Amino acid sequence: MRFGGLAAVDDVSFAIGKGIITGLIGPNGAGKTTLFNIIAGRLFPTSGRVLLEGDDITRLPPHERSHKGLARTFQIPHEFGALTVLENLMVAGDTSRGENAFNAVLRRGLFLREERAVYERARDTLDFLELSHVKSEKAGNLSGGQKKLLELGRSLMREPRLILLDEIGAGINRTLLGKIAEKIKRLNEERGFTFCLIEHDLDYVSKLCSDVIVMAQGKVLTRGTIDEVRHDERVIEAYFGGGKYEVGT
Ligand SMILES: Nc1ncnc2c1ncn2[C@@H]1O[C@H](COP(=O)(O)OP(=O)(O)OP(=O)(O)O)[C@@H](O)[C@H]1O
Repeated sequence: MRFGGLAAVDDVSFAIGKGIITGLIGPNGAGKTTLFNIIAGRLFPTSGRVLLEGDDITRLPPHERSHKGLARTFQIPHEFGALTVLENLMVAGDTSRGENAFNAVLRRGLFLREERAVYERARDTLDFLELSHVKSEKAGNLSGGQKKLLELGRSLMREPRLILLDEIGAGINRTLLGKIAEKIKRLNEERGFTFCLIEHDLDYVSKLCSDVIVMAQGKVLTRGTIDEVRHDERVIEAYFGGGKYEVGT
């Protein structure tokens, strides 16, 4: 992916393992978010391909990728602030109307029979995420951490095949951070969801990820378990310019 003269993602090639949690780490400006944007369809790469279970999705717009089972969360949550928490999940779960789901839910009311299934899935998701007590709150009134949980919930509503989490733990307190980690782990272990997450907190990565990809200056530097990559000289060099540090300690 080139931006003018800058190769923001350069000759990167990897597969994300099905049914596991992969971490994507690297110093600021490494190209992680650009790569997520390419996978999710916000950016079309200058060259190269993106495959989802063998299907070439490189030129599909984001909503068509979402229909194919790709979900993503954003660093800054994208909830509909004026809708309730429950309505936010229902909009995310409405697969029939694509981008018009937002208007459709508002116009037609929430409790039509054909939306029963979406409603029940939304309720189950709220239970699982322990957000049921705020289901009728306007999403804009939630705390930062609750918004992150809602963002995770919205990504789950279409039973995705791959969920991209962009710094889901950033800017929230340790207690809620632990809770979100526990939910992600359970979704993976008990329900087989596949995740790829960008995260700066390497303790968080070590708790969640069995596979870690390290990027620096647009390239993949190395890949392995968190213990392997943490002690890799090239990774220490990329993070600290060769100082006597261990990454994440
Ligand atoms: N739309 C854009 N136009 C021009 N340059 C861009 C654009 N988006 C990203 N870049 C540049 O591409 C490089 C990679 O940025 P990117 O945001 O992908 O890194 P990152 O690893 O996600 O960093 P961080 O951890 O700080 O979020 C940076 O040099 C950035 O300035």
